[in-house]
Amino acid sequence: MNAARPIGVIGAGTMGAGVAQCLAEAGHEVIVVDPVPGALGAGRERLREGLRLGKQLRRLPSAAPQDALAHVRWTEEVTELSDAEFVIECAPERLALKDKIFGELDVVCRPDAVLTSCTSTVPVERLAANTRRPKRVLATHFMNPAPLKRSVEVVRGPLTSDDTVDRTLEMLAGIGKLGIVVGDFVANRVVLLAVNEAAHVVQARTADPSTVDKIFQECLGHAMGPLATADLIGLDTVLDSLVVLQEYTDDPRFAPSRLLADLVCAGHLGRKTGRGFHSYPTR
Ligand SMILES: NC(=O)c1ccc[n+]([C@@H]2O[C@H](COP(=O)([O-])OP(=O)(O)OC[C@H]3O[C@@H](n4cnc5c(N)ncnc54)[C@H](O)[C@@H]3O)[C@@H](O)[C@H]2O)c1
Repeated sequence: MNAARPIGVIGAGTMGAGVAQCLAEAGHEVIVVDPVPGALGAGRERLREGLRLGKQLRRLPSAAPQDALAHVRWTEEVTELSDAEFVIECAPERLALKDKIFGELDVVCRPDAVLTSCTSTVPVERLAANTRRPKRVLATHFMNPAPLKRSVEVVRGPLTSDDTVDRTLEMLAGIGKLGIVVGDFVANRVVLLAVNEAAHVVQARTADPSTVDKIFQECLGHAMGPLATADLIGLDTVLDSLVVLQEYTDDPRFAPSRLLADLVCAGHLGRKTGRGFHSYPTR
């Protein structure tokens, strides 16, 4: 890959800030685009906090936080991605929004740029259909928190070229990640079923959220239970993802639980708002 060219990140939220951190720590020039008022400032803070935590947890001799931050440019203008080598889209999991973004990126970006999405559910062929470069479109499903996870689920579409997959794996290896290539999403089809079913269990008053998660941790040895996982992902993102999965699989098991929808409606989105299935002390 051409390391002299920048890498674009669309969206400065949970995943956008984490992905930008991974890229900046590896020395890439990063351009983060987010037109939502206040989002860039919040993203910069998220990235700064991620760098601080990363240094503590990983004890890496990585660049000082200020050095990595200096590699990141923040803008509301997607046109600034005209010279990008890769773009990693991390906008909310909504079909119409992603359609619009991929259409814009196709117009703005160089014809040889690879357009990827952090989506965990939207079919790659749907994203690619908004562009004239379907062979250079795929999904790079980073997991959360991106800087702490070693591998990335790389989902190719029916038209994604081998060259695009190779370039993407090379880019990921350069930031210390192993790309695991699949022909369709695996992680969230499985995890979101567990999350949704766990929400049904709470809704039916079979067990409260702490008990559900405790069973997964204490009896099954999982690091986190499904409801704490949902809070970490963001309940709005979980809800949006279930809606996409339901639409594309036509499988009623993905119909979001009423409790999940109610929590999102009430603004309880998990860790990012301080309350979801569980409560989190405000910092
Ligand atoms: N949260 C997770 O654990 C997780 C894990 C893996 C993948 N994902 C996927 O990553 C993507 C982003 O999820 P997230 O959790 O970071 O969401 P988020 O809500 O935390 O952040 C989304 C960001 O996109 C911005 N945005 C909205 N409209 C935009 C536009 N038109 N152009 C650019 N930016 C725009 C918002 O301002 C916000 O900053 C989704 O596709 C989600 O499914 C999320």
